[in-house]
Amino acid sequence: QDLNADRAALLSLRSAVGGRTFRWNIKQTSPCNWAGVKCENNRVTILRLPGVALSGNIPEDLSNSSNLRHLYLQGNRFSGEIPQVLFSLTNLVRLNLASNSFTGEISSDFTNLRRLKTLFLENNKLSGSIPDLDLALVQFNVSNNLLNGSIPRNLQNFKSDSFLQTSLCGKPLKICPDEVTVPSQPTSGGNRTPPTVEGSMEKKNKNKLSGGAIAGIVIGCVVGFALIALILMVLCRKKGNQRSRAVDSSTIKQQEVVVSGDKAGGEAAENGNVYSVSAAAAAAMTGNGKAGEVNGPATKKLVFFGNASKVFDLEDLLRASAEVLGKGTFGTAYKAVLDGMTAVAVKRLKDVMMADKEFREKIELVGAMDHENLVPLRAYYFSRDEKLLVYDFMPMGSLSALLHGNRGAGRTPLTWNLRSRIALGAARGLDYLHSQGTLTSHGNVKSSNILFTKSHDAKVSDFGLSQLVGSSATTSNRATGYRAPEVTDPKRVSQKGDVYSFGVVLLELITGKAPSNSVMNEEGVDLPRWVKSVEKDEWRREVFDSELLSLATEEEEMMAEMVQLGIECTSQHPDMRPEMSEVVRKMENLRLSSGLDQVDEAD
Ligand SMILES: Nc1ncnc2c1ncn2[C@@H]1O[C@H](COP(=O)(O)OP(=O)(O)OP(=O)(O)O)[C@@H](O)[C@H]1O
Repeated sequence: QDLNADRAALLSLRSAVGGRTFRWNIKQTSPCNWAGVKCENNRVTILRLPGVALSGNIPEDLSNSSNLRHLYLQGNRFSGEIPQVLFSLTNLVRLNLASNSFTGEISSDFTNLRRLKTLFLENNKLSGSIPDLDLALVQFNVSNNLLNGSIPRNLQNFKSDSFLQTSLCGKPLKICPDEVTVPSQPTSGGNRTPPTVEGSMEKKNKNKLSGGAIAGIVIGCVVGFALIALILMVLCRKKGNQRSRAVDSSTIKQQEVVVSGDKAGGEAAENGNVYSVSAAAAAAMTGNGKAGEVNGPATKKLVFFGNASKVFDLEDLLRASAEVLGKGTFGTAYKAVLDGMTAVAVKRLKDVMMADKEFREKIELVGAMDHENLVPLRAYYFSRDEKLLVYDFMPMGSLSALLHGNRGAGRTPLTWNLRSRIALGAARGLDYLHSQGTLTSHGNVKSSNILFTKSHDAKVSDFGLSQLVGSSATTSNRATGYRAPEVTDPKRVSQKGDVYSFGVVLLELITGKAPSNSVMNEEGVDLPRWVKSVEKDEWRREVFDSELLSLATEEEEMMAEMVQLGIECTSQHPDMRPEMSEVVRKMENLRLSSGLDQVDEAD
């Protein structure tokens, strides 16, 4: 099977469910540039077709697209049972079928998808109970379906948001009515609630408890208690040992490396200084230079996300030559070059006041986010003293640097085409984040968090971090120019708060003015307030960046529309702001109608 098989499968899908809604140029021999299609190693790996009114039966030959990892079909008009062919796509990591009209029960064949991490089925008409899916899901949602019965044990760790507007019961929702005294009733339409394994075990035991069994239980409890006490004693002794070793010289050395690295921060970044985190830090972090001595071998590992094969480990990372990129709200960022080839950005988090388990749960969610306009989080490291996040290195720096970095001679002017393309890319990244659940938001949208690939494609970085670190880090002044007026606690972020911050970035792109500086301007107001105070017929002279004055008429019209959009996004009242999806749609249309983008040919 190869790219031709993928192509044939996609064409078959197109004629079965979409017809003209697919804006694909099928004259192209490779499907990899078709809208919504992404390839890796010459195979289709991502298919993204949300909200394009698809309906009908998904054809069997989609199974030929055997390398498909992400399938996004949410917001369409699919109905009937969830198609069986999906269960043959065994490489699927993310499957989003939300907001369709799927009916029938949730098939236990989902367990064929051994790699599945994200399963979104909310807003359908699925009925019956949820089968006990033996999968390591990280994201799961079945809200707003006709489901009933108890929530299987391995899904009980998801928050209640995953099960709202259903008749399900059990953790995290309210407890189920006692299954022992109320026998399960068959309901019409075959929607029976099968008793859980646990339930039937319970029944058996309740009926048959004998005197011998009771004696057994009592003995079992005593032995169990003794065992727990023994384990606790051993653990306490170990901890004591660790603490005494933690103050040894190597750890002090580590603190020194950290401090001098941080101090070097600003200047090193400006001068492009390269130094090495190598020997001393590596020795410090692995304990006397010998891996595994301080915290035990299990905690010495970088944890990687996704299917990406592990290409480096913690020691490689610490030995790599490193360059300080800058100090941010959440810690210091370094560029590390591994084997003189692979560049990664490493963020050392400060102020993480969170227990191991909670941190890991939260960071797993961040690592599960996957979109072409997001900087992917590749791995993390967590120990008591050190929290590291490893991202892809973005070679062309940030939007903030591009806009405000070199305003003097030798600066390449930033065209309107490039600026509006950056705005659209960033908006798409945020829209994706918001589409992952009503509670998912970025929390720290600003121009230094919009980074570029070599071809100046925008990628949003730093999402989800404000929920990870302590409040002292998030009260930094630098975010204030971007923060929505209702956001008084920076840890309590919201989607509408992101829309406000994005609006500020949009105005920054149009005006070329940095919001934090505008507070100090003679106007003494923030950027949105200043733009709103200028009359519309003065926008061209006052608001548009002077670098953009030789504009085509249609570009100028588009800019005015974008100022208007920036003003709407920065409305004082959250309800007056558009959703990110609307912002994306509007910008796409503006770019199409001003001739900056072309509609893909249908045939
Ligand atoms: N993945 C990356 N690739 C390249 N440069 C990066 C990467 N991540 C961060 N940087 C750069 O490192 C510097 C510090 O980034 P960091 O995100 O820590 O702080 P910040 O963006 O200034 O503030 P905040 O922490 O509030 O987001 C910035 O100049 C940023 O552009």
